[in-house]
Formats: sequence, structure tokens, C-alpha cells
Amino acid sequence: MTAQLIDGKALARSMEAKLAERIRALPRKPVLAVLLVGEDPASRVYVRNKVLACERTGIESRSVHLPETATEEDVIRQVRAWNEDPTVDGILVQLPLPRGIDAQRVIETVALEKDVDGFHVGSAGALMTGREGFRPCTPSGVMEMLESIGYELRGKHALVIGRSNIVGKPMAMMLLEKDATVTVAHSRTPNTKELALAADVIVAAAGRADLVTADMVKPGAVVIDVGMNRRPDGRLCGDVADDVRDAAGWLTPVPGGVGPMTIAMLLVNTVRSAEMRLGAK
Ligand SMILES: Nc1nc(=O)c2c([nH]1)NC[C@@H]1CN(c3ccc(C(=O)N[C@@H](CCC(=O)O)C(=O)O)cc3)C=[N+]21
Repeated sequence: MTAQLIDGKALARSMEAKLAERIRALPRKPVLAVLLVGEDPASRVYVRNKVLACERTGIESRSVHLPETATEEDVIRQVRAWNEDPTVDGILVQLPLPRGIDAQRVIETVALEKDVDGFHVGSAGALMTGREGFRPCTPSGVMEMLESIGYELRGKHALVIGRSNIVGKPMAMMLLEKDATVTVAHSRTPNTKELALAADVIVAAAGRADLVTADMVKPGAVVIDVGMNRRPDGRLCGDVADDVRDAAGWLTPVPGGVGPMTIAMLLVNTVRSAEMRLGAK
């Protein structure tokens, strides 16, 4: 058996097309402000991809690039200026921030109603308690991918591998909200393989190449690969080994899977923010 691939790139493009229509109905373009601090090469690529996606859909992006030597106060000053600017709908501070800057403090400075990353403690609390708020883009994108294949989560056993605030924990909350039985494994879990073999859905979000191998996957399971790693030869790969294609029923590729969906959900959040600000919805 060979897994069916869930084409995140195609799904992202079709979501962008729908967003473009919603944007045309607004009195002005939605505006996404993006702050990049320092010279991390991966961050530059990601920010560039986000700016390009904005251009494709009709969102105006305003990026500010501060030097590696910028202080926490410099960063916070920029965020506050965007908080107060009524023409800015979404604020994204690209992570990771340089050493010495308290990322959580910066994130908590972003106005809750412009927190399109969904990283603010208030957004996290809203998700945890089932209230409306911005939801982190990567797990939202995963939920869209599961929905796109008509997957019914109710009563299914989902294993999330990874417990970060930006992927693992919100992912677990969203799966739980859809009535899955959710287990979270992490670097200190002794029996991840056993848990994985019992899972109907595996979300691999640990940031380690080849973490999930075919012998860990129940035949026909859905395997979602959130990993973004580089092989020594420079090739991009996820957390899921190539041989999982022969065991899984469904699989998301890297590249072209969760990554493009993450960006699409950022655009969705930005458009929703603009609609609320402009009284459209
Ligand atoms: N404030 C903040 N928000 C984020 O959402 C955020 C962040 N910081 N820091 C870094 C991570 C990572 N992330 C990715 C998004 C898209 C791709 C993506 O589009 N990947 C392409 C390939 C890109 C390539 O070729 O390198 C793909 O999977 O097909 C990857 C990674 C967002 N992040």
C-alpha cells in the first residue's frame, strides 16, 4: 500500500483564491506588518514566502528588518507603533529572535486583536477554553488538511509528537476540540513507538529528521509531517522517514505540505482581522 499525499500547496492556493474574493469586497486592502530581526537565513526565506503570498492574494505587507544588534526595547517600540496604527490589521514578529531578546515579552506586546500568529497568551487561552480568537497557523493548517480529506476525528486516537507552544500544544487542543482522543509525546516519552502504533493520526512536530519510521505506523494511518529540517546535503526534509509512504494511508509531503498551509492560515487570520476592523463581518 502506498499513501495518498495531501497536497498542501494546492490546498493553500485554492484557499488564497477564496481569500482574494473576500479581500475584493473590503473597502481597503488588509495590511500585515512583519518584523524580522537579525540575519537568520531560514527566517529570511520564510518571511519572503509570506510576503509573496500576501502579494498573490491582495494583502499589503509592510516589512521592517532590524539589525541583529537591535535591543528588546527597539523591537517593542516597533510593535507598539503598529498596535497604534489603525491601518495595520495583523502583526507578525518572526521567530526565533536574537539571543538576549525575551520573545514571550515581545509577543505579549502585540495587541490581541492583531495577533494573527495566535501566539499571545490571550489567544492561547481562548483556544484552550473554546472561545473565539486567533489560532496558531500551523495547527490550523493541519486541521484544514484533515478536513480536506473528509477525515472524521471523533473517537479517533491522535498522537502529537512535540509539545511546543506554537505547534504541539495548540495542535493537541484543536484535535481534542474535534473529539479525538489525544496523546502528546515528546523527547522524554519512553514509549513513543508503542503510542504511535496505536494511533489513527500521527502529527510529527518534533523537529527531528526520520523521527517517525514505517515500523511505528499503523497500516492506513494518517501521518502529518510538520517537520522542517535540512539534510547534510541541504535538502529539506520533515520529521517523517521516506519509508512511511509504504505504511500510511495518507501522508503530507515536505516540502509542499504543512508549510504552504501555515502561510495560507496566516493570510486567513489577517483577512479576518481586517474584516472585523472594517466592520465587514
Ligand atoms: N512568528 C512566526 N510565525 C511563524 O509562522 C513562523 C515563525 N515565526 N518562525 C518560523 C516558523 C516556520 N514557518 C514556516 C512557514 C512556511 C514554510 C514553508 O512554506 N515551507 C515550504 C518550503 C520552504 C523552503 O523551501 O525552505 C514548504 O514546506 O513547502 C516553512 C516554515 C513559519 N514559522
